[in-house]
Amino acid sequence: MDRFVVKRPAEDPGGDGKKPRLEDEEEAGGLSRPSVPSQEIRAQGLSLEYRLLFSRAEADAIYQQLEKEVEYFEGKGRMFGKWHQIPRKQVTYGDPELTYTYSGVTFSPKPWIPVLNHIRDRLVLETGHAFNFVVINRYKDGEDHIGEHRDDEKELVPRSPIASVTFGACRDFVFRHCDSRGKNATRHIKPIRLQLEHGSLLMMKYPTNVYWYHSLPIRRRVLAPRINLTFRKMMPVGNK
Ligand SMILES: O=C(O)CCC(=O)C(=O)O
Ligand SMILES: [Fe+2]
Repeated sequence: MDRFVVKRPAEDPGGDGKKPRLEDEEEAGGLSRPSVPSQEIRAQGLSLEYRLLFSRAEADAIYQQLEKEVEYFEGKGRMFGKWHQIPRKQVTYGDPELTYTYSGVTFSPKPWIPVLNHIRDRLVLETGHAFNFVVINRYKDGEDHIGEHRDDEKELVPRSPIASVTFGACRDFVFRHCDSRGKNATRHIKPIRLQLEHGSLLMMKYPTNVYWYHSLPIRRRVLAPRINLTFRKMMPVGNK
């Protein structure tokens, strides 16, 4: 089984070979992230790009801010009955004109807040892609998880990439080809396992979501929380 373990590389912001101290990063306003090389991951119908997007100090600060400011769907009432049962907390933020259908329920995202705009701005800068919607999942520990699925909602802009940004606990993330799932598998294609680190970005590019399912499996040894944000490009209502 392939396993991609990506280690945080040594930082070298000035290119002088000296490792920065945390205080130096803070003095620079926490924006001293050097350009970190990205790792391309390719397989049949799969195209991913993994890299560290934020320095440790920046990622720590963003994690704290997310914990303070993000309000997850509560699961109260009939409308969010579905959300209540999922093994994690979840919420969506995005541009006001957008709607999103999940388990047959259509709803509007919450309006953008500064910490999310901060991440979104960095994504534009680093990837050139402007995202108008984000799904946030909070996994309180290794018991919380997300089952195998594809992000194939009809509202997504066709062929647009999804940017997955992670903070907190490092967890395994698994991709499985649609022809190699379960008892009815028609082909043997190895699953692809990644470890998504604190402050990392995983770009899931077309046509990954056509052919590959992804999941965040249970990992009972993980005790710390993890927050993942999948930034997406959605089509405005009426433009479908
Ligand atoms: O938590 C993750 O890394 C992935 C979340 C996800 O796949 C989703 O929200 O569709
Ligand atoms: Fe997903």
